[in-house]
Amino acid sequence: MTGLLVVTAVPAEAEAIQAGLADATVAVVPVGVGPAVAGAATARLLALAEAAGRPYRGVVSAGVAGGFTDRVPVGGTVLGTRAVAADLGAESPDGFIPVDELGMPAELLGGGTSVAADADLLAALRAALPDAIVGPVLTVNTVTGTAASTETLRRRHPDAVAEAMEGYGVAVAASHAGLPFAELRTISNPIGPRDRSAWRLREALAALTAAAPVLR
Ligand SMILES: O=C(O)c1cccc(C(=O)CC[C@H]2O[C@@H](n3cnc4c(=O)[nH]cnc43)[C@H](O)[C@@H]2O)c1
Repeated sequence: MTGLLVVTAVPAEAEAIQAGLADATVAVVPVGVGPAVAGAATARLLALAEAAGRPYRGVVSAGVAGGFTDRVPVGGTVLGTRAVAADLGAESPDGFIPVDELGMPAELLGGGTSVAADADLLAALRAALPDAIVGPVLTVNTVTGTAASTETLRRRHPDAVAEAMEGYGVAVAASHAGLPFAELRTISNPIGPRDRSAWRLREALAALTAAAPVLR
């Protein structure tokens, strides 16, 4: 049995985590942006490790994220209770319909539109990061960039704390491999009208480095 697999979207996030790691058995791999590419790449890493007789013991989707700033400040740290596929479904004149309400056979939907974090892995991360904000993390294909879409998301997911672009895909890969999943994010920007000058990447990457020792 090897250690945890930690996957990030981009190399800068992986390097920030690597800089703070305390456990040499943890593998940190940048797998790309978005749920499809991150999910496919994670599934391949898990299958290769299993085939080599060195399966991982769990998977963490980690990196920076947009935060609902009434819940978590920029620079803050978030632990996901579940990864929610927030834009997987259909639009209608009456609003968004999640894919699991479209009448498709349940067996075609995997875990549905969200995958829960593993209770034991989440509990261990919470114990080691007592100041982290804990709640659902949305997975989106498009970064939210208007006040209207921010409000729509808030209405549909009133308990969500953050949004990022990989968690649900990584969670599905972990679930297919029968492995525990968790999501660790630090907040680089507020969710809202797009303003790249408001992104605080350096602060969020430093927070990732500070949180990294909990990954063991
Ligand atoms: O340009 C850089 O140096 C750099 C360093 C670290 C990370 C990046 C990214 O572009 C990260 C992309 C990644 O971040 C997540 N993210 C961050 N904010 C949001 C958001 O408001 N909504 C959705 N996703 C967000 C996401 O997981 C991206 O894959 C650049």
